[in-house]
Amino acid sequence: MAVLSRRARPDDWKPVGVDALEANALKVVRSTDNRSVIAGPGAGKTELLAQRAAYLLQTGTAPAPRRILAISFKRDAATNLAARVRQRCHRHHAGRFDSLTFDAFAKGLIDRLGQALPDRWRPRPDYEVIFPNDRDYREFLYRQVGTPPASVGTYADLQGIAVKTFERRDLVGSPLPLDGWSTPTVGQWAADRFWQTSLHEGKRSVLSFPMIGRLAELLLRVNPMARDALRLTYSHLFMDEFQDTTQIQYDLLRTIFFGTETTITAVGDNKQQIMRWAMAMDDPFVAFDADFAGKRTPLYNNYRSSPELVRIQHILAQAIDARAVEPISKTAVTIAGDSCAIWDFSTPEVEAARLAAFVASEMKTHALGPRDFVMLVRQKAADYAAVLEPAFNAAGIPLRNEAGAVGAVVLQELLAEEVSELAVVILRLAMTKRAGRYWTECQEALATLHGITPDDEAAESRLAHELDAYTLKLCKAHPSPPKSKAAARIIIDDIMAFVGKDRLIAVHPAYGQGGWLEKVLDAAAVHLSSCSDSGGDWSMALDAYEGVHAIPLMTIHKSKGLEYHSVIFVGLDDGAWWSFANDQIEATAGFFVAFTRAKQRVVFTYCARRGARTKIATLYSLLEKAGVRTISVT
Ligand SMILES: Nc1ncnc2c1ncn2[C@@H]1O[C@H](COP(=O)(O)OP(=O)(O)OP(=O)(O)O)[C@@H](O)[C@H]1O
Repeated sequence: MAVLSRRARPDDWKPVGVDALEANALKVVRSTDNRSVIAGPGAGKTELLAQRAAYLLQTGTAPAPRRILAISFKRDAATNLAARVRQRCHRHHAGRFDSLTFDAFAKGLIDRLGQALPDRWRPRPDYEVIFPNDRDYREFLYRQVGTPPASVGTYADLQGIAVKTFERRDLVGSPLPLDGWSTPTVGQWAADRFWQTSLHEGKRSVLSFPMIGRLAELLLRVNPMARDALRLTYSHLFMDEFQDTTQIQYDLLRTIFFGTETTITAVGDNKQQIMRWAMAMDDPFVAFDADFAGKRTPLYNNYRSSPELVRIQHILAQAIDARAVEPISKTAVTIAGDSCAIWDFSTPEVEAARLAAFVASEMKTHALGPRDFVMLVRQKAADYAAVLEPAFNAAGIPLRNEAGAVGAVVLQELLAEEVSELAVVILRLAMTKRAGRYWTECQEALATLHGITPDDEAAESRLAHELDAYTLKLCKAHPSPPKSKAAARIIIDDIMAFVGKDRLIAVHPAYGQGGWLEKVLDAAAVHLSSCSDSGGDWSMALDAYEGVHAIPLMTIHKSKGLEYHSVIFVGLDDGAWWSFANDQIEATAGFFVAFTRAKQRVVFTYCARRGARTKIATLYSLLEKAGVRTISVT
């Protein structure tokens, strides 16, 4: 892909890496006002952000030294967007693009500036991140909190607080009052007890990400200098998957950017809103348009899926939003047979064997790799993996549960961690043949960590020498992959010593706090040693580490933003969708997300042994309405 290193004039600028953008997308790319882009799956919303970054950086519309801040919801989405910008822009330009998750952004603020919070809200610097659930809140409300003062309420009032809504309503429901609640309700009193216990009463402070978000908002509200520094730093803000924004995140953005010159582009799809359980706002686009005078700009194309899949998608889309407009598919169909079908299996074992044989034959017919497929499940991926894995292994295609835990980290997250990515790319350069392409990646990552600017040629060449010498030494010391976790840890630590932990922490503050770096390094060592088990060479071990030859198995939530040639959704039954009736819209949105990951084919599987299909009859009737056939496989 041609990368523009020089400045382009706005009129001469052309999209990079794609033939063309649809008219509205191009308008947003060049826009100078706040925009809200609501468009369906595969419309190129993330691509639009990457193109807009290229436009702003290459034309100088986002002038140096100001930067662009892009906020995504998932680690891999943030990494993916940054990679798209790096592919399209010279390092000189891409270096001014910060792509972060919301949690990382808020946590970075607290890690850097949290000690400027007033006493009552100030966490200790070594605070720990916690993930409390309903059980923890129940324990707190019913056992730990004590009795409220008479002026606040009675013990019975306290018992009236619903465990399920305590977090979203009371604990983090609204911006934190600087001096505490002056005349608290019983809910606010309990919330304050939770805050004060978490911040001040243990050996270390303990905070959840929603709490960190609220503290970050307070921090910037009471420190105008810190807030103004952010306003000055960022000339442009991008928000991906904006439909999933929580009130906490929205309030933080509003505190920083309301009424400022920073130009905001928010993209998303209301039909893919599947985070309401995690406190997503009902309609953040409406709030955004009102507060920031966002100009709605729809997109009409679908660049991902074949016309037949887009036709079926539209029937599902209308069930979520009757006003949905049918997109125009820009992708040709390349497969024979049904684009979508429901396969009805006699047993899960038959299902596993048939799916493995199907994938193996499809790989041959269409010259596809394992990562062109995804096995999606609604939940409990490990249970499905236990049955599917042996059958896929027998067919010679390893299956990998991306939601599985490696040490204290989820595999999919480990792979998106900077230290894990850096270790892999350095190992590839040092240990494998024809590794030239990894050299630039290593050099760029290290230059960023060393703070070397692209025009400092002397420093770049010094770094290049150091990198060459180090990779030679590493290769000599470890000619074959590690045989144990301890041996893997020695290698990982050696790489960390070369990279410099302090440098890493300076650039990625999350690693300096709460033992996170140690957890990631430990997980990397566990994973590297298990990937070296087969006794193969370094190339095989690193391929296994990255899952290059394995079919990913994941939940719908983890598949957001991703795309595959074929999607196999295992278990379209009441068992998997047991809570369907509780929030039919969100469950249908989940179904929609799963369906829309596919470029060419979607297969749903059903097996009576796992459950009936009465509770989710609406999903089946939508598929029936779209003409999707059910095929019995015994
Ligand atoms: N203008 C374009 N021309 C060709 N291909 C494009 C264009 N825009 C996007 N694509 C491709 O279409 C696919 C979908 O794009 P993208 O992931 O940006 O969509 P999205 O709207 O963010 O989707 P979703 O909401 O489903 O995650 C990607 O493979 C992308 O590279």
